[in-house]
Amino acid sequence: MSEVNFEQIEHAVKLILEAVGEDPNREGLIDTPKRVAKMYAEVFSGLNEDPSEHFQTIFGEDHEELVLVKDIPFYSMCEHHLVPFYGKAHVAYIPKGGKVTGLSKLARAVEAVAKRPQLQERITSTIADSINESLDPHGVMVVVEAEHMCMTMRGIKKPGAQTVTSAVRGVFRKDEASRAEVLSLIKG
Ligand SMILES: Nc1nc2c(ncn2[C@@H]2O[C@H](COP(=O)(O)OP(=O)(O)OP(=O)(O)O)[C@@H](O)[C@H]2O)c(=O)[nH]1
Ligand SMILES: [Zn+2]
Repeated sequence: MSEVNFEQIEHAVKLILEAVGEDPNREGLIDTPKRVAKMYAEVFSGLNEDPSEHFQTIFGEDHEELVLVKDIPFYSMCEHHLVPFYGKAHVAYIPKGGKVTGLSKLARAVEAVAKRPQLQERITSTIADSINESLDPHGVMVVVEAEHMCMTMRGIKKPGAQTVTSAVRGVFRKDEASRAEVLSLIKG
């Protein structure tokens, strides 16, 4: 299960509260370090998870056409500021040799990769590589759209700005029509 050091987080949160001029012993804050430790254990639980473990579920289905699970919501934490970024992941692949996985497993892999200190680009490519290595498909295409709180509540302050990243493997690299098909299905 969790390999998070709760005590260490609690201590650190107390220090941060003191450092910003708060009294960590006042009533409203007394349990905050504990709550934050519990929250970090949850939002970083993907650190103990290999996304590929979800692709052990394989059906020997003879379908060598596109499979797309779109609009998978995710929440992650930007590794630069430790504030959330969140949005939707769209995961497409073309199975080969009967290696068709469970649809929920694609969303489970997104969760495993998102629940870590992250970069949007790394979420995108890690999901694509994990599917590519586990299922050896004809191709994989992953598109991620997200809003970064570090660009909205602080810094440049541009709420609504969306970052879109994609990672393509296999046939999608060469075949523009296949990429266009996925993009039009995502939009539709
Ligand atoms: N490429 C990439 N950059 C990200 C991601 N999340 C946050 N960033 C950026 O990381 C950069 C960190 O820049 P720094 O100059 O080191 O930090 P900063 O002074 O807080 O930067 P500002 O946000 O511009 O105020 C910022 O430009 C963020 O927008 C991400 O998922 N991918
Ligand atoms: Zn950031």
